[in-house]
Amino acid sequence: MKLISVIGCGYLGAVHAACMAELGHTVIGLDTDTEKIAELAAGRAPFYEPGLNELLERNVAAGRLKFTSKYRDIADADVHFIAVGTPQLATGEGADLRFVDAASDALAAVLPRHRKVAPLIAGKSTVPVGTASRLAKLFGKRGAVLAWNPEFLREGFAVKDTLSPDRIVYGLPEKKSEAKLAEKLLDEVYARLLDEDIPKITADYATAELVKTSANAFLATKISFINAMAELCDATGADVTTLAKAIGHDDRIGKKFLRAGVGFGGGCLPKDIRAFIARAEELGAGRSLEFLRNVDAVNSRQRMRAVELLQESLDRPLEGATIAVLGAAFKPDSDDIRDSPALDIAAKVAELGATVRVTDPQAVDNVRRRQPERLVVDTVDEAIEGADAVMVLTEWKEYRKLNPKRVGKQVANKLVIDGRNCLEQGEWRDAGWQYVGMGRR
Ligand SMILES: NC(=O)C1=CN([C@@H]2O[C@H](COP(=O)(O)OP(=O)(O)OC[C@H]3O[C@@H](n4cnc5c(N)ncnc54)[C@H](O)[C@@H]3O)[C@@H](O)[C@H]2O)C=CC1
Ligand SMILES: O=C(O)[C@H]1O[C@H](OP(=O)(O)OP(=O)(O)OC[C@H]2O[C@@H](n3ccc(=O)[nH]c3=O)[C@H](O)[C@@H]2O)[C@H](O)[C@@H](O)[C@@H]1O
Repeated sequence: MKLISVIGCGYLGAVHAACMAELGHTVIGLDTDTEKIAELAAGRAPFYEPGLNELLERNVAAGRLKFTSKYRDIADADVHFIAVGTPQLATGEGADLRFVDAASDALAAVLPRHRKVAPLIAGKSTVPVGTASRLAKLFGKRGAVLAWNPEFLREGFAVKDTLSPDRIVYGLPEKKSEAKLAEKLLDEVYARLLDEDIPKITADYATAELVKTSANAFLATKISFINAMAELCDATGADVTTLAKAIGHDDRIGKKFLRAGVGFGGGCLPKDIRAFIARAEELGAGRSLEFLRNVDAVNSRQRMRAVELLQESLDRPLEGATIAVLGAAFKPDSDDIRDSPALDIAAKVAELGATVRVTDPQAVDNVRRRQPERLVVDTVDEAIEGADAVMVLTEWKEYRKLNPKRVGKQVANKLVIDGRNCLEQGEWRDAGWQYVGMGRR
């Protein structure tokens, strides 16, 4: 059992803190957002993530999990995880490392100078390659050792992915004695997972940082590939869902991450590929990632295509029409609306003069807070009543299971744009709907 701190308790850090406590460690989560800390300290998740509330409740009650906003409260931890945000720079390219730097400085200032065993700092945030070796110098001056331990969890499956990851990656320092200490401490932190034969990969800092960004770049590429195929399917009358199924049977291609639709969003894939391109350019290797610009462009185009499909299919101008948008989160089982394709599309349709009613099972509060200009309603019924078209833009289970006959009675015009190819098109057509998928003409 180790004393662990987790700095930054957002979508990643709060889950990591709760899961480390669940593994039996004593954990202190730290965040500068005092409202978030108050919620977490009361054993409640400040955002929607399946399974997180139970973990928080149990471990806070057991006294294994505490939260604070004061850096001095975490000074004595054996291992400090850094999980603060690395958003896109306001200029649009490159990662903003402001929070990583502020957290590192604040932590370095409270680290005890003469500790029997050097404390370990383990970076979890997604950072441009080269960041770890820069921060190692800062922490080295305080007698601490740095490792980079990138995270691969998915929102919506964050607890499961943390307690049962596909692999654990350690980016270790060059100096042998430091690498040995870092590996030993991380092995103690993850002992229960390693006992279950979760693969562990040790590497240098740069490789560990690149493993993370290249994994996200690969996933983004897969999605844009299938979306490019969907465009071709639309141009030829072919069906992209059958195509994805057929190519996915080849193990070398695989079935996952081939769902065509309005594309990827969220707080990670879009900003991570842009930061990756920017970093490669800084390193004089921009040519190697030129293709990622196309991945990004194909992805942005999907959002516009959804709007065009709506315009082409609607037998009236968008100006003055009422459009129901089902889904606001960037993916189901999350309330995260960062760079959400659904909200981007809703904004474009509203710009074209339609009244757009947006709903979501979990994200409406976030939309009201962050996009007060959006017209948000709490239920599907309120969204679709008298609508000229329904757009399904996040594939929540409750939307996939909608009864087309029932909702058909509530709308003014039976047109559905299935931006996630998640509806049974036959059922909708049989119920008299004009069904428009993406790559499923
Ligand atoms: N959300 C996800 O599914 C995953 C995120 N990541 C990476 O993890 C990092 C964090 O991402 P999220 O949790 O999604 O972001 P987030 O925005 O939800 O959380 C970041 C947290 O850091 C806090 N913070 C900012 N400055 C701080 C400081 N100086 N000291 C203490 N706390 C501070 C913020 O208040 C916020 O609560 C990013 O680098 C992201 O790319 C990696 C894998 C998965
Ligand atoms: O670095 C991160 O933060 C994380 O980013 C993604 O996780 P996440 O953003 O939570 O969600 P995904 O399941 O990857 O979905 C991302 C977006 O792609 C879209 N998507 C996904 C799969 C697919 O086939 N098609 C598709 O359009 C989703 O709707 C969503 O908008 C990665 O999957 C994680 O491994 C990684 O840790």
